[in-house]
Amino acid sequence: MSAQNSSPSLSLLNVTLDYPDGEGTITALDAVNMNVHAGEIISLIGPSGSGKSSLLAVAATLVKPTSGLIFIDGIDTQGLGDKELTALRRDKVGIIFQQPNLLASLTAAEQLIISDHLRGKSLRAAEARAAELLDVVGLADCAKKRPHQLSGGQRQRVNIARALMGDPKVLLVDEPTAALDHERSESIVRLLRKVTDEFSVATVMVTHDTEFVPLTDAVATMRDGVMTAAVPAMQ
Ligand SMILES: Nc1ncnc2c1ncn2[C@@H]1O[C@H](COP(=O)(O)OP(=O)(O)OP(=O)(O)O)[C@@H](O)[C@H]1O
Repeated sequence: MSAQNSSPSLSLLNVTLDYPDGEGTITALDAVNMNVHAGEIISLIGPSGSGKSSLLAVAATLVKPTSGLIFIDGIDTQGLGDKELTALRRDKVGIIFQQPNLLASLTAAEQLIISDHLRGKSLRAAEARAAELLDVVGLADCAKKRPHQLSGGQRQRVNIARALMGDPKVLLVDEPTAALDHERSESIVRLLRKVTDEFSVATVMVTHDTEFVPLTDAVATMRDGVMTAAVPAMQ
């Protein structure tokens, strides 16, 4: 089944986000519409201050939009309270920031296991899932290494594996290659492509590396809070 035949895993309908700014407001998102389907990865580009991070924040339900609707896996998030939103994020959304933010004292496997354990899964199930995901991201040999024993690219791979632990429907990725050299950047975007396909997740990746856009399905551009429709990336 092609991704577009299913209903979107992430949907933003007419989403506007205003921030207070002195006497007035700044419109960080201006009537943004976006649909991302399972197995689809969309690049989000645009100049600094154009609203990319704001879009990820509202899509992650970390920031409430001023108006408009956000659906995650078909669930209308508008009427949900804080507790329900926390549960929705935990169960449906994976977030990957530029900096991996790994815990210095934990091994790669433990970084993953602790996140699943916090979800109430059994230790044994968490260990099995962690081993599976470390293998998927090419780090089966590094399960016992701590962050300082890993390269920047390897740390970002742990970060990606950790975001997948809860089997999310939506993956929101903010500048995953900002701290990496060219070769490692490309391998990280290829990995995001792979896990998007393999786990049927709907992925939005903010990036300044337009070079890697062809590895994704479509590219949307932000400018002054306005999004151009996502157009297919050149293959
Ligand atoms: N918490 C906030 N309070 C007030 N204004 C904000 C806040 N966060 C963002 N803005 C403003 O909203 C607009 C969009 O910012 P945003 O960070 O979403 O852009 P961006 O495209 O992610 O930029 P960058 O590439 O530099 O991260 C900017 O004008 C910014 O100054």
